[in-house]
Amino acid sequence: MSDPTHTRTAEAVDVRGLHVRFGSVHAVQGVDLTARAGDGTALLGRNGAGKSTTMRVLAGVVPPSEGVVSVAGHDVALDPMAVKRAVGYCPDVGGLVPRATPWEHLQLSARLRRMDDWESRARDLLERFDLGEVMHRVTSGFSHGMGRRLSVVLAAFHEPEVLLLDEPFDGVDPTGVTATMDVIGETRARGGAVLVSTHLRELAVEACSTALVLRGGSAVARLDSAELAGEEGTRVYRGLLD
Ligand SMILES: Nc1ncnc2c1ncn2[C@@H]1O[C@H](COP(=O)(O)OP(=O)(O)OP(=O)(O)O)[C@@H](O)[C@H]1O
Repeated sequence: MSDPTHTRTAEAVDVRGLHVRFGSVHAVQGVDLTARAGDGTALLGRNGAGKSTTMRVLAGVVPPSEGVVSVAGHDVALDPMAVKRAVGYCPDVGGLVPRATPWEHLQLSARLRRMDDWESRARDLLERFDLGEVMHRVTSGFSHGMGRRLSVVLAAFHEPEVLLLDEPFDGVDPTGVTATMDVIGETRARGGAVLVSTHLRELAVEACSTALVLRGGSAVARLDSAELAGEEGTRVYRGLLD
Protein backbone atom coordinates (compact mmCIF):
# COMPACT_ATOMS: atom_id res chain seq x y z
CA MET A 1 0.00 0.00 0.00
CA SER A 2 1.34 3.45 -0.83
CA ASP A 3 2.22 5.85 1.96
CA PRO A 4 -0.35 8.69 1.86
CA THR A 5 2.05 11.10 3.57
CA HIS A 6 4.72 10.54 0.92
CA THR A 7 4.07 13.25 -1.64
CA ARG A 8 5.04 12.89 -5.30
CA THR A 9 7.50 15.66 -5.99
CA ALA A 10 10.84 15.89 -7.72
CA GLU A 11 11.95 18.50 -5.21
CA ALA A 12 13.91 17.62 -2.07
CA VAL A 13 12.23 20.62 -0.44
CA ASP A 14 8.96 22.08 -1.69
CA VAL A 15 7.35 24.90 0.28
CA ARG A 16 4.14 26.52 -0.98
CA GLY A 17 2.53 29.44 0.77
CA LEU A 18 4.06 28.85 4.20
CA HIS A 19 2.70 30.90 7.09
CA VAL A 20 3.73 30.49 10.73
CA ARG A 21 1.98 32.34 13.53
CA PHE A 22 2.94 32.39 17.20
CA GLY A 23 -0.12 33.98 18.79
CA SER A 24 -0.19 37.51 17.42
CA VAL A 25 3.30 37.22 15.86
CA HIS A 26 3.17 36.42 12.15
CA ALA A 27 6.72 35.07 11.82
CA VAL A 28 6.50 33.65 8.27
CA GLN A 29 4.14 35.24 5.78
CA GLY A 30 3.61 33.26 2.59
CA VAL A 31 7.07 31.89 1.78
CA ASP A 32 7.58 29.68 -1.31
CA LEU A 33 10.80 27.73 -1.61
CA THR A 34 12.04 24.80 -3.66
CA ALA A 35 15.32 22.95 -3.56
CA ARG A 36 16.40 19.95 -5.63
CA ALA A 37 18.90 17.21 -4.99
CA GLY A 38 22.39 18.70 -4.99
CA ASP A 39 21.21 22.27 -4.46
CA GLY A 40 22.72 24.61 -1.90
CA THR A 41 20.31 27.33 -0.78
CA ALA A 42 21.14 30.16 1.59
CA LEU A 43 18.46 31.83 3.72
CA LEU A 44 19.46 35.43 4.36
CA GLY A 45 17.84 38.38 6.07
CA ARG A 46 17.93 40.57 9.15
CA ASN A 47 17.27 39.43 12.71
CA GLY A 48 13.66 38.36 13.01
CA ALA A 49 13.17 37.91 9.24
CA GLY A 50 11.83 34.37 9.71
CA LYS A 51 14.89 32.28 8.74
CA SER A 52 15.04 30.05 11.84
CA THR A 53 11.28 29.60 11.91
CA THR A 54 11.36 28.42 8.28
CA MET A 55 14.22 26.03 9.13
CA ARG A 56 12.25 24.67 12.12
CA VAL A 57 9.29 23.93 9.87
CA LEU A 58 11.57 22.12 7.40
CA ALA A 59 13.02 20.09 10.28
CA GLY A 60 9.55 18.99 11.40
CA VAL A 61 9.94 20.81 14.71
CA VAL A 62 7.40 23.63 14.23
CA PRO A 63 4.14 22.91 12.35
CA PRO A 64 3.06 25.25 9.55
CA SER A 65 0.04 27.42 10.38
CA GLU A 66 -0.84 27.45 6.68
CA GLY A 67 0.67 26.16 3.46
CA VAL A 68 2.02 22.87 2.16
CA VAL A 69 5.57 21.81 2.99
CA SER A 70 7.18 18.68 1.62
CA VAL A 71 10.66 17.60 2.72
CA ALA A 72 12.34 14.54 1.19
CA GLY A 73 8.91 13.55 -0.14
CA HIS A 74 7.12 13.77 3.22
CA ASP A 75 4.46 16.28 4.19
CA VAL A 76 5.67 17.96 7.39
CA ALA A 77 2.14 18.45 8.72
CA LEU A 78 1.09 14.83 8.10
CA ASP A 79 4.28 13.01 9.04
CA PRO A 80 6.76 15.13 11.01
CA MET A 81 8.50 11.98 12.30
CA ALA A 82 9.36 10.87 8.75
CA VAL A 83 10.71 14.35 8.10
CA LYS A 84 12.83 14.23 11.25
CA ARG A 85 14.28 10.89 10.11
CA ALA A 86 15.08 12.20 6.63
CA VAL A 87 16.78 15.47 7.57
CA GLY A 88 19.91 16.40 9.41
CA TYR A 89 19.22 19.52 11.44
CA CYS A 90 21.66 21.84 13.17
CA PRO A 91 19.42 24.20 15.18
CA ASP A 92 20.52 27.80 15.78
CA VAL A 93 20.64 27.19 19.53
CA GLY A 94 20.45 24.19 21.84
CA GLY A 95 20.08 20.61 20.74
CA LEU A 96 22.99 19.22 22.79
CA VAL A 97 22.65 17.20 26.00
CA PRO A 98 24.89 18.92 28.57
CA ARG A 99 25.78 15.73 30.46
CA ALA A 100 26.61 13.68 27.35
CA THR A 101 29.89 13.58 25.43
CA PRO A 102 30.19 14.00 21.64
CA TRP A 103 30.76 10.25 21.35
CA GLU A 104 27.57 9.52 23.33
CA HIS A 105 25.60 11.94 21.11
CA LEU A 106 26.80 10.07 18.02
CA GLN A 107 26.20 6.67 19.63
CA LEU A 108 22.60 7.62 20.43
CA SER A 109 22.03 8.99 16.94
CA ALA A 110 23.43 5.78 15.39
CA ARG A 111 21.19 3.60 17.58
CA LEU A 112 18.05 5.63 16.87
CA ARG A 113 18.74 5.39 13.14
CA ARG A 114 19.90 1.77 13.31
CA MET A 115 23.17 2.65 11.59
CA ASP A 116 25.77 -0.09 11.07
CA ASP A 117 29.49 0.57 10.91
CA TRP A 118 29.09 4.11 12.15
CA GLU A 119 32.17 4.33 14.35
CA SER A 120 34.77 5.10 11.69
CA ARG A 121 32.56 7.85 10.19
CA ALA A 122 31.99 9.26 13.69
CA ARG A 123 35.75 9.34 14.41
CA ASP A 124 36.53 10.85 11.03
CA LEU A 125 33.97 13.65 11.44
CA LEU A 126 35.10 14.43 14.98
CA GLU A 127 38.74 14.66 13.82
CA ARG A 128 37.85 16.87 10.87
CA PHE A 129 35.92 19.23 13.14
CA ASP A 130 38.81 19.28 15.62
CA LEU A 131 36.72 17.54 18.28
CA GLY A 132 38.80 14.36 18.49
CA GLU A 133 40.50 15.31 21.73
CA VAL A 134 37.22 16.19 23.47
CA MET A 135 35.09 13.31 22.19
CA HIS A 136 34.78 11.89 25.71
CA ARG A 137 34.21 15.22 27.51
CA VAL A 138 30.67 16.26 28.49
CA THR A 139 29.39 19.12 26.34
CA SER A 140 28.34 21.33 29.29
CA GLY A 141 31.86 22.78 29.35
CA PHE A 142 32.06 23.39 25.62
CA SER A 143 32.68 26.83 24.16
CA HIS A 144 30.05 28.26 21.82
CA GLY A 145 32.12 27.39 18.73
CA MET A 146 32.75 23.83 19.92
CA GLY A 147 29.00 23.36 20.38
CA ARG A 148 28.33 24.73 16.89
CA ARG A 149 30.87 22.36 15.37
CA LEU A 150 29.40 19.35 17.17
CA SER A 151 25.89 20.36 16.05
CA VAL A 152 27.05 20.33 12.42
CA VAL A 153 28.70 16.91 12.93
CA LEU A 154 25.45 15.52 14.36
CA ALA A 155 23.38 16.96 11.51
CA ALA A 156 25.66 15.50 8.82
CA PHE A 157 26.47 12.17 10.55
CA HIS A 158 23.81 9.97 8.90
CA GLU A 159 24.27 11.52 5.43
CA PRO A 160 20.74 12.95 5.28
CA GLU A 161 18.77 13.66 2.12
CA VAL A 162 18.23 17.21 3.34
CA LEU A 163 20.81 18.99 5.49
CA LEU A 164 19.52 22.02 7.41
CA LEU A 165 22.20 24.22 8.97
CA ASP A 166 20.99 27.19 11.01
CA GLU A 167 23.87 29.59 11.74
CA PRO A 168 26.53 26.86 11.41
CA PHE A 169 29.39 29.39 11.13
CA ASP A 170 28.42 31.54 14.10
CA GLY A 171 31.51 31.95 16.31
CA VAL A 172 33.30 29.08 14.56
CA ASP A 173 37.06 29.18 13.91
CA PRO A 174 38.63 28.72 10.43
CA THR A 175 39.12 24.96 10.91
CA GLY A 176 35.43 24.59 11.73
CA VAL A 177 34.42 26.79 8.79
CA THR A 178 36.51 24.68 6.37
CA ALA A 179 35.14 21.41 7.80
CA THR A 180 31.58 22.74 7.49
CA MET A 181 32.18 23.87 3.90
CA ASP A 182 33.54 20.41 3.10
CA VAL A 183 30.49 18.70 4.61
CA ILE A 184 28.18 20.97 2.60
CA GLY A 185 30.13 20.22 -0.59
CA GLU A 186 30.11 16.45 0.05
CA THR A 187 26.38 16.45 0.80
CA ARG A 188 25.59 18.30 -2.42
CA ALA A 189 27.95 16.05 -4.42
CA ARG A 190 26.16 12.89 -3.27
CA GLY A 191 22.78 14.41 -4.18
CA GLY A 192 21.63 15.82 -0.86
CA ALA A 193 19.99 19.24 -0.67
CA VAL A 194 21.54 21.75 1.73
CA LEU A 195 19.91 24.82 3.28
CA VAL A 196 22.04 27.25 5.25
CA SER A 197 20.74 30.15 7.30
CA THR A 198 23.46 32.67 8.10
CA HIS A 199 24.33 36.33 8.53
CA LEU A 200 27.76 35.70 7.00
CA ARG A 201 26.96 36.54 3.39
CA GLU A 202 30.37 35.76 1.92
CA LEU A 203 30.28 32.25 3.42
CA ALA A 204 26.73 31.79 2.17
CA VAL A 205 27.89 32.70 -1.33
CA GLU A 206 30.73 30.18 -1.09
CA ALA A 207 28.49 27.36 0.21
CA CYS A 208 25.37 27.90 -1.87
CA SER A 209 24.41 28.56 -5.48
CA THR A 210 21.03 30.12 -4.66
CA ALA A 211 20.02 32.67 -2.05
CA LEU A 212 16.57 33.42 -0.71
CA VAL A 213 16.34 36.79 1.02
CA LEU A 214 13.64 37.13 3.67
CA ARG A 215 12.29 40.38 5.06
CA GLY A 216 9.56 40.63 7.68
CA GLY A 217 8.59 36.98 7.17
CA SER A 218 8.31 37.23 3.37
CA ALA A 219 10.72 36.22 0.63
CA VAL A 220 11.75 39.41 -1.17
CA ALA A 221 14.21 37.83 -3.63
CA ARG A 222 15.49 34.54 -4.92
CA LEU A 223 18.74 35.00 -6.76
CA ASP A 224 21.97 33.43 -7.84
CA SER A 225 24.12 33.73 -4.72
CA ALA A 226 27.05 35.08 -6.80
CA GLU A 227 24.98 38.26 -7.22
CA LEU A 228 25.46 38.87 -3.50
CA ALA A 229 29.27 38.62 -3.59
CA GLY A 230 31.68 41.49 -3.02
CA GLU A 231 30.94 45.19 -2.90
CA GLU A 232 28.30 45.03 -5.60
CA GLY A 233 26.66 42.20 -3.61
CA THR A 234 26.62 44.37 -0.50
CA ARG A 235 24.81 47.09 -2.45
CA VAL A 236 22.30 44.60 -3.89
CA TYR A 237 21.70 43.04 -0.47
CA ARG A 238 21.19 46.38 1.29
CA GLY A 239 18.77 47.36 -1.44
CA LEU A 240 16.71 44.24 -0.72
CA LEU A 241 16.63 44.89 3.02
CA ASP A 242 15.82 48.62 2.99
N1 LIG B 1 8.41 30.50 19.67
C1 LIG B 1 8.13 31.76 19.33
N2 LIG B 1 7.18 32.47 19.96
C2 LIG B 1 6.90 33.74 19.60
N3 LIG B 1 7.52 34.40 18.61
C3 LIG B 1 8.49 33.75 17.95
C4 LIG B 1 8.86 32.41 18.27
N4 LIG B 1 9.86 32.03 17.43
C5 LIG B 1 10.10 33.09 16.63
N5 LIG B 1 9.29 34.11 16.94
C6 LIG B 1 9.25 35.43 16.28
O1 LIG B 1 9.17 35.20 14.90
C7 LIG B 1 9.91 36.18 14.18
C8 LIG B 1 10.93 35.49 13.29
O2 LIG B 1 11.93 34.89 14.13
P1 LIG B 1 13.09 33.98 13.55
O3 LIG B 1 13.83 33.42 14.72
O4 LIG B 1 12.54 33.03 12.58
O5 LIG B 1 13.98 35.04 12.79
P2 LIG B 1 15.46 34.90 12.18
O6 LIG B 1 15.40 35.45 10.80
O7 LIG B 1 15.96 33.52 12.34
O8 LIG B 1 16.28 35.89 13.12
P3 LIG B 1 17.81 35.86 13.64
O9 LIG B 1 18.64 36.29 12.48
O10 LIG B 1 17.81 36.85 14.74
O11 LIG B 1 18.10 34.47 14.10
C9 LIG B 1 10.52 37.10 15.23
O12 LIG B 1 9.64 38.21 15.39
C10 LIG B 1 10.51 36.25 16.47
O13 LIG B 1 10.44 37.04 17.65
